[in-house]
Amino acid sequence: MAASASSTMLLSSKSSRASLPWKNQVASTSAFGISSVSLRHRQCRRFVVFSMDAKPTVLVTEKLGEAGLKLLKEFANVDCSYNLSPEELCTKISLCDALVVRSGTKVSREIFESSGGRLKVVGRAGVGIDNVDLAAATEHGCLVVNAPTANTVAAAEHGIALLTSMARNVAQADASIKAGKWLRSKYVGVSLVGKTLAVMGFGKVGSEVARRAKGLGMHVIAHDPYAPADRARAIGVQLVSFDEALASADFISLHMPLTPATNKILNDETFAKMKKGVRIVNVARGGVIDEEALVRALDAGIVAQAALDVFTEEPPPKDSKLIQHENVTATPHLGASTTEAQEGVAIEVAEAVVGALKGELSATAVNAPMVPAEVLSELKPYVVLAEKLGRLAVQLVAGGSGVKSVKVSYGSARAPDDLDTRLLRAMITKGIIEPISSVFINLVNADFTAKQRGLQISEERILLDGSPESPVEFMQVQIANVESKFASAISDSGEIRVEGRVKDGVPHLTKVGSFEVDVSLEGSIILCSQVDQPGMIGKVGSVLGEENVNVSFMSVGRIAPRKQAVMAIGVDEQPSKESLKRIGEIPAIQEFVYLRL
Ligand SMILES: NC(=O)c1ccc[n+]([C@@H]2O[C@H](COP(=O)([O-])OP(=O)(O)OC[C@H]3O[C@@H](n4cnc5c(N)ncnc54)[C@H](O)[C@@H]3O)[C@@H](O)[C@H]2O)c1
Ligand SMILES: O=C(O)[C@H](O)COP(=O)(O)O
Repeated sequence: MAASASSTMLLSSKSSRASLPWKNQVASTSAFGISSVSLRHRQCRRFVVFSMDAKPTVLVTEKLGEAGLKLLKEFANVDCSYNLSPEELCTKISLCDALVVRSGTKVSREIFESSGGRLKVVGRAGVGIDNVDLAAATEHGCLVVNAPTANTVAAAEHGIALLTSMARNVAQADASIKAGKWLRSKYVGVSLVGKTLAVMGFGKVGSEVARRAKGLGMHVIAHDPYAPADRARAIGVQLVSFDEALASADFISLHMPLTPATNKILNDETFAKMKKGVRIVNVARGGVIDEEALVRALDAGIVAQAALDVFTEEPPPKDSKLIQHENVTATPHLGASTTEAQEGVAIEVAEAVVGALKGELSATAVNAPMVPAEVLSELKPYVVLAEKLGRLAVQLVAGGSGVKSVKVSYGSARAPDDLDTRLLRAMITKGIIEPISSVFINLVNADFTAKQRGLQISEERILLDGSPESPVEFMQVQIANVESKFASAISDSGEIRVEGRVKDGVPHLTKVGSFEVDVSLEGSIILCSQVDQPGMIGKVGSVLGEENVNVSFMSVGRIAPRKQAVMAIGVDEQPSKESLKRIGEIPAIQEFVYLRL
């Protein structure tokens, strides 16, 4: 069922950016199983295929810049519904192909479950994806894309704004003057020049903050276990250990993501390691600070001041001791809120969402491999070959065998680190699993689904001599420990084996078991095994001809003249059961199998 349904898919006729130009191939699939003109939704083994002019639906749950909305509207029906309750969102989501959010929408597991498989892309108009349940997204084959670069400068500028305004009590002094007071001695500040700033998390925002702080004459150190030292050196920043950063900083600015490792990384214990009178800026995520411990540290004078843009709970409770603390400056998660950044993230996320809906791979995918456009373009026919080999191999397995172990071999003259096989492996997995289950497989959930089904896919590189011009000379899919409904597909070493190559851009089946054949992987294939003798091609051909089934390719592979042979016949139309039965009844034919691509 899955095989035939996928062959009804039409592919994108447009390609842009990181587009996979795998267009106009009716019997093929896009990386995300969806296209600009035809979307397939799998729900309990049912498919809805939109008509040519049907548009996908994109739900936007938080304010998005106009330019991004415009891009979305050119391609999709856009439903801007703000302030939805979780229940309302769960109800709406089953009618949506994509969801665009900022940090204010919790994209929980329930949302993916409620979508019934229709939701294919979540676009986060910003960096942090801690409000999206990534594991649930991946399990449901839903791509998550973000806008990782467009608000970097805005966040860094806000960090610097908080740093400088905190040091000079700008917010407190402003409030007091508006209250009719003139408190010049109360609001004496501290200078920044010559002070040590520890940037915790030396990524995009952290390094921009560091650059700016150096311009203010600060001595900048950074802690980031994953940042390359040469990048830090290039900005004139020294990478130090976590404890060293805490011990030597006059100011600490937080710029790491919220992860299990960074959750409450600033707590009673770590505050105790800081210089007395340290000042803290947080434009990362509220959860990286234990907020109750921060209140204690402020009360104890360990932390002289804190400037916070983000909170564990947003919005924070009105009576929050932290927000009300006189030494705290707070802003309502405004780091990314500049006109420029909002237009930027809106465009960045809209392009990624539209691209993904068209079946393109995204350069900002969070839960799928990011494959550069040139690589995608080169791999295009191999991706098709990979899926078809997987599809053929699994159809050769005899019922009840249970596929558990698949080995994929890539024969290539390319250096091992010059061939990215993640996409090929995902498509082989798709080819193997889809014909035998109701699961919709794409690049996002291929590895997860294989693991969940106990399907072990191992890969092997066979280094070939010769020109590394094409990425893969041949690809082999072997399924071990199973019986085959077509015994000739079993190789000398006992596995079902199919091998293919790309010839002039077209995927070909070139080996079945130990038999060399050559048939283009289009339409469907009939494999017959017989004793090599004259007239066999004619006999099968005439059965098919009588039914007006067009033969696209025919090829015979044999071990030796007049010995065992395998005939591979490509057909454009599906032969009737009656014709297949007649082929099976041709006396010399020992076994045959009809395989859908
Ligand atoms: N307030 C806002 O509106 C706003 C705007 C943009 C970004 N942010 C937040 O700022 C943070 C940084 O964003 P970015 O774009 O720079 O991300 P990024 O991925 O470029 O940088 C994050 C850095 O943190 C480092 N890191 C990870 N674990 C760490 C740890 N345990 N200790 C120290 N460093 C660690 C990573 O190696 C990486 O270099 C994110 O939490 C993001 O959500 C907030
Ligand atoms: O992670 C981010 O990009 C920032 O926190 C911005 O979040 P926002 O889009 O909700 O302003």
